[in-house]
Amino acid sequence: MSEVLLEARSVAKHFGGVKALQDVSLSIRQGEVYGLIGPNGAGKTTFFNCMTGLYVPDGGGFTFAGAPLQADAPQRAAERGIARTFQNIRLFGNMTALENVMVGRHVRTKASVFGAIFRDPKTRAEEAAIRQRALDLLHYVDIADRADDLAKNLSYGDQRRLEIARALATEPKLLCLDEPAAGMNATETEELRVLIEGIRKDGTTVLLIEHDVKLVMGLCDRVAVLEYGALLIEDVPAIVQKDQRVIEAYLGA
Ligand SMILES: Nc1ncnc2c1ncn2[C@@H]1O[C@H](COP(=O)(O)OP(=O)(O)OP(=O)(O)O)[C@@H](O)[C@H]1O
Repeated sequence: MSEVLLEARSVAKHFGGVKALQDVSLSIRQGEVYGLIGPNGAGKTTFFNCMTGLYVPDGGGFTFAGAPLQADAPQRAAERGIARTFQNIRLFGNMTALENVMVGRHVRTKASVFGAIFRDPKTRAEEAAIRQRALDLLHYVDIADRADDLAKNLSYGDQRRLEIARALATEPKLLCLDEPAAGMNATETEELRVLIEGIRKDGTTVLLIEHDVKLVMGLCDRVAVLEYGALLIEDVPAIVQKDQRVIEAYLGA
């Protein structure tokens, strides 16, 4: 069995009287595509937000790559190697596709503020490398031909691919995708599946929140199901799909 990359231990989060997460423990293994599913309001996005430093959990915690994850700021989670996309696309609409990816890349570069202002040779070389790497990533997600277009002018499917490229620019160990297929047509969803399989093959672990059950069951190595903030089951798709509680809570009879 491969190594655990992310372990959640008894994670809890409430908002007033709403228990968005209660006692959620799960583990994501190195190199797998791990699906997180459940009905609307089950706590999936809250789990992402706790893991990526947007929310501080009220109880429990995370271990990531063998060390405790003090994810109290998104920047820190990114530095540790966790990158994410958002359910509602969050790109810089008035920047080009290339510039959006270059922004993501800055998490991994060292150019100082001084260097950025005075543009010394070292900073210029670093900028050139960032630009090249960003272009490579646009090729990787297959939208290099849109590099110089403003993000807001890209099709919906391409914007989602651009968000993935920007997240990959931080060189994550774990890539978290929040409903990447939302709003995609069948062709775009199939292309997304191929892209995610490629990302896994290239060594990045993927955590996927997704309502498209067919995509999840066909792509994920293991799946966790949340209901009312609690974990119902964590197992391989073949077992999750047959679980009576999951069928009643989410999949339908
Ligand atoms: N910032 C917040 N303030 C108050 N309540 C919140 C907040 N974020 C989430 N909640 C509540 O916590 C619960 C879990 O929400 P969450 O968005 O995590 O669910 P989800 O499984 O991601 O749902 P969906 O599939 O609709 O995206 C819901 O009852 C939601 O209303």
